[in-house]
Amino acid sequence: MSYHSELPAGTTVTGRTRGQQYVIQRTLGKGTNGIVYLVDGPQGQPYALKLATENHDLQPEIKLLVSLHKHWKRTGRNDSNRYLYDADDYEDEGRQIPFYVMKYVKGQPLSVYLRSRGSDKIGMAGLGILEILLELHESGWVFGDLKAEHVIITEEGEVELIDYGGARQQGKSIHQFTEWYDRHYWKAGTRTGDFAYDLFAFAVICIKLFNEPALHKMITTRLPQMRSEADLVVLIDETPGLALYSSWLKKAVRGEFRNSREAYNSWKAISRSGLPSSRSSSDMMTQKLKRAFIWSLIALAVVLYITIYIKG
Ligand SMILES: Nc1ncnc2c1ncn2[C@@H]1O[C@H](COP(=O)(O)OP(=O)(O)OP(=O)(O)O)[C@@H](O)[C@H]1O
Repeated sequence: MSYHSELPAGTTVTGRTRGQQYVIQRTLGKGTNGIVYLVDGPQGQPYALKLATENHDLQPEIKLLVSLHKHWKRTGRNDSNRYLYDADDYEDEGRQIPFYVMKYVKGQPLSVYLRSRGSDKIGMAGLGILEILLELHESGWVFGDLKAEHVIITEEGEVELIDYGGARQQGKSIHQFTEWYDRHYWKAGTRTGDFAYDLFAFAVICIKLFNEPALHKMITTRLPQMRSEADLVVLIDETPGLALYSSWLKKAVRGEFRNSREAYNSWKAISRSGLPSSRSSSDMMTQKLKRAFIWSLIALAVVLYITIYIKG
């Protein structure tokens, strides 16, 4: 087998050190450093297995997933296998090819889901994404390579992220990113991993889902040195489908949230009430002022009436 060619269905991948066996069902997709297969695990359960391709080192990704897995286990989570179930080498024609095995996420990419179920489902989907991010951030991690293609909606309607290979501990430099979603690319901040890095990428996901042509045009026509977060703010304002979340999205691209919990709660409030957070409070203020104005007019009318007709 050439390192580049896909393994055919039915191939058994046996781990050199641990001896676990996985039978390949089909290819799920190709990434920059490996091919991801749907496999049957030791007890016949489905898993996703990523096998390195030639000249690509999967070890840093595996190392990272091992530490994320350990961290998750220490915190007593029973779904720590979602990142990593096994990691080993596959021996083929005298070569040792690294692979790792993770939870198989079955479902639709977010873009397909919104097309079929309606764009207003972004409220629910966004909340699911922000909940996963909140959990990661509160345990000191950053997802890193957050993009639309990494968001899957399962058949049960749950949100899952795939490709934790870009995750970093907070404060470490992001090493795997996709330009459009990268804060530094937009000159909106550094590439140092913090919660705001992921929130920025989430905002770009929303813009891309609702106005990809305009985002694409902005990227291809703007000189790199002229690029800025203000461009994204313009796109948010120009996209009617994002009106409800516009104030939230602007805060995310400007890095104005104090933490992920604030961002999560704010998104939740908007999606549940159907009112933009800033507008709902300013609307309430306007209503109160209107009411106060009307009552003072009535009071004035009463005073004038008494003065002119009763006393006079
Ligand atoms: N756990 C999983 N469950 C189901 N499908 C998966 C899973 N992980 C990856 N895939 C599929 O395999 C494809 C390749 O995944 P991979 O993470 O290697 O690369 P990528 O994120 O698409 O690209 P890159 O590595 O360049 O960022 C994904 O686009 C997805 O379709």
